[in-house]
Amino acid sequence: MTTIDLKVLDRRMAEQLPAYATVGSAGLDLRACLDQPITLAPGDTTLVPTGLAIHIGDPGLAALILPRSGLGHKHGIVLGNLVGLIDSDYQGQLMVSVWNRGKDSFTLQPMERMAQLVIVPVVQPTFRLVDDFDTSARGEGGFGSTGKG
Ligand SMILES: O=c1ccn([C@H]2C[C@H](O)[C@@H](COP(=O)(O)OP(=O)(O)OP(=O)(O)O)O2)c(=O)[nH]1
Ligand SMILES: [Mg+2]
Repeated sequence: MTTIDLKVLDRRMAEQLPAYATVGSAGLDLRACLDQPITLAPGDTTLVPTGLAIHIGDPGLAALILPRSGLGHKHGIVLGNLVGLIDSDYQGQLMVSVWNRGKDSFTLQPMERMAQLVIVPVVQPTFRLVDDFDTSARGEGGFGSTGKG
């Protein structure tokens, strides 16, 4: 079992600690730690605190902040940085850049679940400098080199 240190920075979050919704959930929902609702006009981005900090501590792990599919698909509420990457040595508050990429205004309510956090394994390789790579099936082909459809 993996254990990660969690600090509650705003005591309102103590009653709503992140938890896996189901046994198979990969993500933990992050709530908007706000005093009042924020209305985002189409195209607006705002940085929203979560009231929480984690210290992952292990360089073999990181956390990703990802959009929630319902908010993203139905309301256009995604992330201003597309994906948030939380380094294992970061100890500050988890912040969510909320972007309204939709066509309508959206009001984010205090304590609303706005994004999700996924803990993932990370590899920090050493890089070996070479002049030529071993041959591979793909070589330098990319960007549609295998055809469309
Ligand atoms: O959505 C995010 C993305 C990042 N962070 C925090 C944790 C992360 O470890 C730190 C730095 O993030 P990143 O390296 O992506 O940002 P940067 O612009 O490169 O800043 P820095 O120079 O501090 O690394 O900011 C968040 O709280 N939310
Ligand atoms: Mg950085």
